Amino acid sequence: MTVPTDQQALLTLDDIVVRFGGVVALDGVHLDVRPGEVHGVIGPNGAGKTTLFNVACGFVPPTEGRIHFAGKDVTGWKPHDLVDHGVARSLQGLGLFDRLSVEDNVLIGADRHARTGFFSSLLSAPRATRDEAALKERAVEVLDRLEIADLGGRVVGSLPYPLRKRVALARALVAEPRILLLDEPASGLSETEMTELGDIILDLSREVSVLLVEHHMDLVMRVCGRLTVLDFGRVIAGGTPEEIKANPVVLEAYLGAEVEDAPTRTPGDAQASGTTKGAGRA
Ligand SMILES: Nc1ncnc2c1ncn2[C@@H]1O[C@H](COP(=O)(O)OP(=O)(O)OP(=O)(O)O)[C@@H](O)[C@H]1O
Repeated sequence: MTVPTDQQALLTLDDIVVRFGGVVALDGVHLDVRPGEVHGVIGPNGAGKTTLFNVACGFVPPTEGRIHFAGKDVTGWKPHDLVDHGVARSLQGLGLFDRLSVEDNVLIGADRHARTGFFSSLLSAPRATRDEAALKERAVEVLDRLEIADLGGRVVGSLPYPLRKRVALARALVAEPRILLLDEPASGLSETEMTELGDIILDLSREVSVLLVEHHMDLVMRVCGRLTVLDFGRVIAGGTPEEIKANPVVLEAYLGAEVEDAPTRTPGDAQASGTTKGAGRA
């Protein structure tokens, strides 16, 4: 599928191919994320969502294709270079330091703005004190925004999983990214926690673009302005949640059946089980 590049896009993944040996995980995928947009990536199991996320983060270099961010060709850039340029991510495996406090975990994420760096601050290197004070202020602001300011001094390993997820999100946000990449942020959350997460994402989207890879359709349909649907490593559809819900190609991919067989069921209905995980490959 040839799709013209959106000139206004903040992040563009253009004609991305990823091969793992003989497996073609992505086969010419195009995706644009615009400023201020929450862009969802959905698709049945094995469709290539995680691979696409890893390409956007810099974890997996594309075999073919280009990645542009904020007007720069960033193809082949390492994850930490992308973070330095405003691409933050929050992963399923949260990657937190369990023995450090919430605040220290978040400060590690702030390193992009520290002239001296978090670790030299810990060693009280010259010039570090003023930077550290400003960063701490920023960390407190972010924790407050995510309603976990009272947990700043707690050791991360002592917190329940949903709160750890918020800490991971705070760590990504404290660097003041221009785009936030979220890999299944709703996994392991209750309905109420998922609703709160949706509120947070919508609130954040006033300042930061979001690329959201997620199985929970109720969350995706609520917070995303546009969706890209993958199947077998290709884009099979793109559009607003309403367009995607009504798209017979998407229905077929998810259900693995002719649309006539299941006329009333849409991807948005998949929350009957809360998630589409496991769907579409039976
Ligand atoms: N490191 C790898 N080596 C070989 N094949 C891989 C690797 N990573 C992914 N694949 C394959 O690439 C395809 C896409 O996988 P990917 O994990 O990106 O899909 P997904 O949409 O995220 O799936 P799920 O919803 O089940 O997490 C699958 O066929 C998968 O088996």
